[in-house]
Amino acid sequence: MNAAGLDVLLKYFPRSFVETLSKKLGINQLYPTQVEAIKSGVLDGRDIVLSAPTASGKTLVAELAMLKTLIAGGKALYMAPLRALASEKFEEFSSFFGVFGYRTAISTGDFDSDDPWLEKYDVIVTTNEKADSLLRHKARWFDKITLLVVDEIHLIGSDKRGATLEVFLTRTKLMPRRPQLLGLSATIGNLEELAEWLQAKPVRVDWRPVPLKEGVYYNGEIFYSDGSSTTLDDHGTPLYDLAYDTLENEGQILVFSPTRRSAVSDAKKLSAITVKFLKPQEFRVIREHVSRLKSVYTDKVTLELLELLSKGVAFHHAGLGLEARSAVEKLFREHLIKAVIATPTLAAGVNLPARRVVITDYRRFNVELGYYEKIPVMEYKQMAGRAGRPRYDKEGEAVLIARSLQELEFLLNEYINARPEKLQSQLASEPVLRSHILSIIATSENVRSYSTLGRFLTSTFYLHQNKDYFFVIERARSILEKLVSSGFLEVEGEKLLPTQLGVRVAELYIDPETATQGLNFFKSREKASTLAYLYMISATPDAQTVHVRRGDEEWLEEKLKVMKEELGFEPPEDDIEYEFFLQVFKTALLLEDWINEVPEDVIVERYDVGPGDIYSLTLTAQWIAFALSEIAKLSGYDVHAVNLGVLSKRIEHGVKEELLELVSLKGIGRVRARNLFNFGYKSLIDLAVAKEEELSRVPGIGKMLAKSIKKQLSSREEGEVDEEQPELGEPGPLDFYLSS
Ligand SMILES: Nc1ncnc2c1ncn2[C@@H]1O[C@H](COP(=O)(O)OP(=O)(O)OP(=O)(O)O)[C@@H](O)[C@H]1O
Repeated sequence: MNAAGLDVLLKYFPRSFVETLSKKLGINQLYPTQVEAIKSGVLDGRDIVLSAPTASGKTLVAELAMLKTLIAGGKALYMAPLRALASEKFEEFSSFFGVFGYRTAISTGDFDSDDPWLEKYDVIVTTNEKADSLLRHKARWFDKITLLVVDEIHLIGSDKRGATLEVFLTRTKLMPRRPQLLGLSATIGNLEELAEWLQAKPVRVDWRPVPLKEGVYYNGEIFYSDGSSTTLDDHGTPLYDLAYDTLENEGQILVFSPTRRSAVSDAKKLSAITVKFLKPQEFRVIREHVSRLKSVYTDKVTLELLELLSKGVAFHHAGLGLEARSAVEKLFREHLIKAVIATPTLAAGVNLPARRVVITDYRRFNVELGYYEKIPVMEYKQMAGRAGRPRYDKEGEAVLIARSLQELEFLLNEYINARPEKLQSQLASEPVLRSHILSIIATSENVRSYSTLGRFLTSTFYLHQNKDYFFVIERARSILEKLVSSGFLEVEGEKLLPTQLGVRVAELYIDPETATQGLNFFKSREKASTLAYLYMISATPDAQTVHVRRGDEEWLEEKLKVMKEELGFEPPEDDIEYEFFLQVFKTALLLEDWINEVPEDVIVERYDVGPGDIYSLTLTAQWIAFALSEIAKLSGYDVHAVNLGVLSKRIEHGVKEELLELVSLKGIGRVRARNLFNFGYKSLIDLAVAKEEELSRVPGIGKMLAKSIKKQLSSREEGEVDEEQPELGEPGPLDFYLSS
């Protein structure tokens, strides 16, 4: 396959646009991926699922298709699986479409809003969950979408989040005026099957801008898939051999390690090598980043990272805070650090190419199940696909490490020469189906009877793949019964009608079971302690919990003795239930520390988590607290509604109630708010009457922030509303499957 000139675009775009592509955006020819997609009709309005390797130019296909739809007066929605990816694309699209005079927006936050402000934008970037929630909220502008781009469409096979995408796609498939669909994906085994379900054309492209060589390291040699091999110098361990070989040739190495612990220990080991390759000027730039990060983080996880960064290496996992993670990515992209050791979650998220990718273990630890499992071929291919930086490397190389001859054979056959697995629908599990059945009935007027629900289910990928209609209908029937008995639905003959509660649960984007547990809690007590609320929140199926490690049990049981009454929940007799109980209890204690302003580094130490975990835990808990406060309000439990409302805000900001007013200001977090409070500025009024200069003297405030505080207060006084792009937050509920 060859690249082609831009002439083909003249059929679809004005000459001035094509010239702009070349002059302003540096696109002078089309990659084979783009040529194939255009040949297949992506610019003629055809629905397409495009499967092509990483960095093969899929994004430009999407941009051209979006540009085409915008010129015709339409609107495009671009869905990405993660917030980090959505914001990366938002940056990219803002400049691309800005050149042509179109406006791009991003919406990934608040799951309880239809974001009417999006109406004014031409390109809207969201996460899959946010798009689903916008559909549930019946966002008015949704009808105006003429092109839907679904990035990483293979996520439909993900056990935790695939069903949301599947239901979303089924809903759009059934829309009377269905938008054009462009699905983008890495290599998938059953592309044809997926495309057939979507009534789209499958387009498979194998071309890569940088050729990829795959091999297995065994006993000092790399054995490649084409039968060739190469011998490496011996430096003591497989990882050392591979790292030396890469760094000596001025390359960078990206290592995938199965657990956080192993990633940190591999990074420490590699630091002995990377430090030798670090140039003084590189060290100086790294040091600037390190000292900036030191002012943000003081916890032991980040401090360990900062020490390694100064030696030219980093680990990367979901326990790191957002700023620390982006610093690692930036330093690696800019060639300053030589090696990154990541947990496999990185493969699904950030785009961080390197000359050589090493996968140290084909197994991965499943935290929920407590044992190692084989990683899927598809995941291996995604990690391997990160090898080779366009424009920098002539060739990329992915290497698996074998510990025996047998393993060498195994890895060559089962990974390198194997085809990725088929994507499987994840819709049929009960918790998944229960949320989605409620949401479909509650938020779409066309599915309000047994027969229309049956028709909807028939249109899903699950039934397209499995054809066992009766199994799904039976399961749906039992779910419907439960939804009726829990008060979310009513049945009138053939009709299925959502109750007000059912509609609200669907809008709030929580599992109906979470709402039921909340309602049972409200019914059983008139008031509750903060710890009891936190326990109740952490025990819901939507919550994220921390793990109880060896050694935790003892101190947790000690705490329990003292706090039993305050907790108000009895420890269960059953061993497995007891394990879950301790996990929830530990999470509730962490959240309580958080809202009592215990410093982040102490929480990290006490609960053996990273700053990234604290963010994701608190974000989910905050959402559940908010949702349950809404449910309480609707059901007449006013005291609980108020308490949970306040609690939700406290969890969001990690503060005692007395600081809530102060943290409502931009730039004022838990630490600065406490400083202001201690200096006597306890409310917005105190701040309004204070002199800017006085404020600037409060620790952590300074001149800039003092000015900003004053500005915010005066614009509030004038009643200005900030309706433009809300600030980007951390991962939303349901984004957490990625935490490793
Ligand atoms: N026709 C082209 N001419 C020059 N550069 C291009 C062209 N198409 C894409 N690129 C560049 O190639 C790089 C990789 O492209 P892109 O990010 O679109 O790949 P992708 O297939 O979307 O990757 P991923 O699977 O990671 O999402 C980008 O830097 C992009 O700007």
